[in-house]
Amino acid sequence: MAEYNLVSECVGLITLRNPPVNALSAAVRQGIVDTVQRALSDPNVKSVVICGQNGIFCGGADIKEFGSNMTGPPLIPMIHAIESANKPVVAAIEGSALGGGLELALGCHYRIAHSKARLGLPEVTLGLLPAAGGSQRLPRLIGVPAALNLITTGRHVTAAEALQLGIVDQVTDHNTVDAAVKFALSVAGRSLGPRRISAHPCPQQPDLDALFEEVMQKVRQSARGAIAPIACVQAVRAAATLPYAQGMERERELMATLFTSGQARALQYCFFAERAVGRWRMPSGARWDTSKPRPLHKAAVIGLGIMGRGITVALAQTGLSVIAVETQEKQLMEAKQAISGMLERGAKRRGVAPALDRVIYSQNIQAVADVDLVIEAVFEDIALKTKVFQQLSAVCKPGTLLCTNTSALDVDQLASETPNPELVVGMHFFAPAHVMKLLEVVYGPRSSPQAVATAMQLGKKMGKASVAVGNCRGFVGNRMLKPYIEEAFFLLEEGATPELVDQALEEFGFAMGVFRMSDLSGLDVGWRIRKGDGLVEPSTASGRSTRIRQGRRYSPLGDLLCEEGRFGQKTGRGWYQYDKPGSRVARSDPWLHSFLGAYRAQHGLVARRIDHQEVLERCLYALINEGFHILDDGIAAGPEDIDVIYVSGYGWPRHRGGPMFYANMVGLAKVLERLEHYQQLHPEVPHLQPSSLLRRLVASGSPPIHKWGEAIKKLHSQL
Ligand SMILES: CC/C=C\CC(=O)SCCNC(=O)CCNC(=O)[C@H](O)C(C)(C)COP(=O)(O)OP(=O)(O)OC[C@H]1O[C@@H](n2cnc3c(N)ncnc32)[C@H](O)[C@@H]1OP(=O)(O)O
Repeated sequence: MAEYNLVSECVGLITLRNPPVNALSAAVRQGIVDTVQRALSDPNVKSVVICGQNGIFCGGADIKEFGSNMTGPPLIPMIHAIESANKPVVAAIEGSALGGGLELALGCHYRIAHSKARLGLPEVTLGLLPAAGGSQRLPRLIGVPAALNLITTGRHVTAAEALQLGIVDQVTDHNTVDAAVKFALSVAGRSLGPRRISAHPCPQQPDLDALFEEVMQKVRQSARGAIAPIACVQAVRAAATLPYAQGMERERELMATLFTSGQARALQYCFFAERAVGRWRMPSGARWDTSKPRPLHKAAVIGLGIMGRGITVALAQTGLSVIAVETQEKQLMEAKQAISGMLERGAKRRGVAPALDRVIYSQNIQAVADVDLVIEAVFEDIALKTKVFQQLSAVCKPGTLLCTNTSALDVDQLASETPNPELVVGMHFFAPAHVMKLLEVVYGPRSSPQAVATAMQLGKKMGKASVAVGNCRGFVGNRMLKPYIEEAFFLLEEGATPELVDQALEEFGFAMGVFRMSDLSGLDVGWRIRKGDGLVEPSTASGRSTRIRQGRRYSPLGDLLCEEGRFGQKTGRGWYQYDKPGSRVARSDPWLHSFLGAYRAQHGLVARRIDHQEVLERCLYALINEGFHILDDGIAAGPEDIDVIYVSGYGWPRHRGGPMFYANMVGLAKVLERLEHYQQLHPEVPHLQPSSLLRRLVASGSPPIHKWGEAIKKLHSQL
């Protein structure tokens, strides 16, 4: 796990070997302890170089070990032994030096990095802090403000930035290990005192208290209830104010609280879930590892509204040539200007040249004849989309993949309108499409594994969390959102206010409560869908019967707001009021409160006191219950798929792991009991009726989330 070689006659070369990222497992730590000892006790060895195999230094502690009893030598004494060595130790950093990997490098006396390397302390993203001395050494090396930034955000820096900050001593474009060995030879015999970071005082910082107060305030605001970023600030404060040994003690105490926290478990679950969704599988048995994606060189986007523009930018930024088609001349000109602006801003941010010439604009659909993949992004109307698909089938070369960007329409129906339904998949982007991290890749029963593999690979290249899901109304994300929003409406009827519901959800950790979110996305979107479903009726009717539609409880509150022209932020009025149309600061609206009072009076409803607990249970458990239906229907392959969708695209707090992980944490029996309780109170609300999968999981002893897959399979096979 750590290989030892003598090179250049007097340099001990230690190579970490633990693919794929040389994580510091117990065996690797043991290997480092043994090989360092060997190098230090060999009189022929004048200096030591530590590197990692396969072009990666070290991806940090082995996260998989965190859930079990840790064995093997602990990291802290191992790093101390390196720092206090009487021979220079040089870290040769290729690929990544992250978390414990960077902490190991900080224990070395010198650090040489390849120009393409990335360094960082991302522990905060796993609900932890850099507790192998990182929170104490980094501020001593680069100063408190820069260390606070890196440790509280967990961001990775380039080798160039690491050099500028003083984290590394040299950057090379050539072979890093050769450069490090040469360097190690050049520093052999030099005094090592000044190179031991733990012995440095923290660089002086004027107004330390004010700085920490300001940072703590910012961190609390952005953490949305996450505890690790706060502990990170406290640990760096210890580095700035205490001697090293006491700072280490504080680091240990803070880590002890984080390490066993539910938040750390949730965040580490998210880390693995994001990787697990890449290993997609379809009910047909097709899988990621047996389905080869088609090579893509040229793509097209049809329809350059808001979504089409974002998709064009996302495609161009992956390096593809894009034909962007819009039949309306004025719209095309506006889109060209908007897309160029987005590409220029994106390129400036990333320090690269804008890919303007990768996009060719056309008013003519014939221009897409030789592309490999088309993403249709026209208005959400099945007749229009069907027409476009028929045109595309006639125009495109054989084998072109036809993708529809839709949030709700039936992908199978569209596929059935084409001569080659196996080439059709849905790609549900989220606005703005070049920014939002989530992509639902929707397959139908006839989508070919190759079409799914190609869309999934394209999503990955676009930097998106891509999740393959089956075709159904709303797919996964919006299907689960429906009961969540409906429960929020019912709570308003029963006595809650938008402010109360949103506050409960935001305190839970959502980026935005349901009503602020609806105002942002536009109330007319849901109104149009409900009209299409025949649910919207004239507003004059009153009484209970008007609130039962299609055999179930229905709240017309959203429709009534739309009838008043209150579509949310864009009209300056919705569930809240705004200073002007398009403004973003939501303010409580007295009109809305009188409107709710009048509505309750009209329908004979008596407002009662509703607390945060009820808001959370009704909204979240209704959403989770739909998640169980989705798993039972085979629309999502596993709970990780649902959780990645909710964390990446719906503002679910990452430190709560996603809705299905949250249900697992709360306890499936408790979720079932509360759903049964609310269902008894509201028998006319079908989405409160516990899913049969939830019941079966509880009956089979509530297995932990990583065992649900087995349980679902077993339960299905017993049917
Ligand atoms: C006392 C505590 C001391 C220290 C605390 C820590 O060090 S916590 C760990 C801190 N490190 C990180 O957070 C880094 C996590 N890894 C990454 O960011 C990326 O994996 C990395 C290293 C940039 C490589 O990215 P790439 O896209 O090339 O690969 P991918 O992410 O798909 O990972 C490949 C497989 O490796 C597994 N893996 C990655 N890092 C770790 C790790 N630290 N421990 C265990 N396993 C790790 C990852 O899960 C992938 O495997 P898979 O089977 O596909 O899930």
